[in-house]
Amino acid sequence: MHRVLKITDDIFYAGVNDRDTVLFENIWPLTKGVSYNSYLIRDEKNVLIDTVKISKVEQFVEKIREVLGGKSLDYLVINHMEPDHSGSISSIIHAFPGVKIIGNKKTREFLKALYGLSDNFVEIKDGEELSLGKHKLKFYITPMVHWPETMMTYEVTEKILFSGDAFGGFGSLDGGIFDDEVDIDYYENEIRRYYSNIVGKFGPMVQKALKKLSEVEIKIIASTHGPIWRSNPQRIIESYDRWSRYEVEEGVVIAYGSMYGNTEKMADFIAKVLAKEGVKNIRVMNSSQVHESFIINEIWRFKGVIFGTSTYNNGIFPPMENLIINLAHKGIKNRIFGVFGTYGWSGGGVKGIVDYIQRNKWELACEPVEVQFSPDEEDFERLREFAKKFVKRLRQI
Ligand SMILES: Cc1cc2nc3c(=O)[nH]c(=O)nc-3n(C[C@H](O)[C@H](O)[C@H](O)COP(=O)(O)O)c2cc1C
Repeated sequence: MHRVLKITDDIFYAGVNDRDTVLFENIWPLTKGVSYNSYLIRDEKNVLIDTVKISKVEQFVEKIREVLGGKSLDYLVINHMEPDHSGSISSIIHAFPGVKIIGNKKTREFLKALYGLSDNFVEIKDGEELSLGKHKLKFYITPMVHWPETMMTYEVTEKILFSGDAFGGFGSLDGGIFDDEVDIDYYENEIRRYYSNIVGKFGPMVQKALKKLSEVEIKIIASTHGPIWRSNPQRIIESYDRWSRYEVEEGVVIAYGSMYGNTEKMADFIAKVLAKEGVKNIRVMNSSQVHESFIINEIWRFKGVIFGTSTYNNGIFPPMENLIINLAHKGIKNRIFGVFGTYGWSGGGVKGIVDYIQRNKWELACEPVEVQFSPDEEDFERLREFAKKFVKRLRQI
């Protein structure tokens, strides 16, 4: 076999890389591609777990044929119906006629509504098992991680968890597919970007799923995106646990929007004072340049969030407003917030952000600082006090 990698003796990686798509879900920038992972178990009954985005179906089917070597495909397990994993189901049915489709009640509904497919469907219940010969699968239904039909499939004999999108992230797999073969810090950062932007809203449901899985011994985690965790699966389970409990580290994200640099000056000054006060992790991020998903990723990590905006048409500078709206959608908790900004005549930018903070019941750590057009010496002194008060509160909680 030239193109297919083994996970264990009878379990194969049949996934593909996508380095063509610019925006995942047409929103999230893919700076280094993404992988759509699929797995094949060869036994008395051959099983495929999840498929790939339709644009990569040709090489996907070639890989499956290579592993099966003319044998039949008996089952296709669908852990998640999002089209980057379900898009090739029709092609698989066409290539391997008679294949039985395994999913839960919701999967059945979605399969019919998305693709008009209903034949050969086997509906499983939570905790149900399926023997393949040497291997045995057990299904865990994990709703809203991050769609209603999401489930995970546990291979009992070799203790492998096929986790769907959970524990997955951006980044193509360039050669190595295992956590011990790749730059895992890079991937973990991209897994947090994926988590915070796509799954993060469903923290309580992730906690439920983790509780359900705590009874299971997991040797390998095989997600639908990113590296396979075989040397240290506990690392990503612990990260998921922390992220879904909205746990934070000391650090401050200063996200700002500035047309002509005045608000930016204020952001840089605040950062300087924070550093003087001993804050090590400071991220100053320009909301016009940096996609919100990268800013939200950093906010997911750190305790302090400071928003800066110029006033634009009586309100918040639009890229900043977009960031704040999206952050609010994620149900972020356990942070403290600060606000600063500029205006020319009647203002509205700073007030607009304060309104969002109040509406979301986020904690405002100190009084906002607002400046007409450009900060002068007195304004910088106000900003110094602002930053010091912010750090004081940061260290209290
Ligand atoms: C296109 C545009 C629209 C603006 N709209 C308002 C406004 O509605 N109300 C206001 O008080 N100031 C308004 N201003 C003034 C800016 O808020 C002010 O110039 C500020 O210093 C800009 O900060 P910056 O250099 O960080 O972009 C506007 C400025 C521009 C360029």
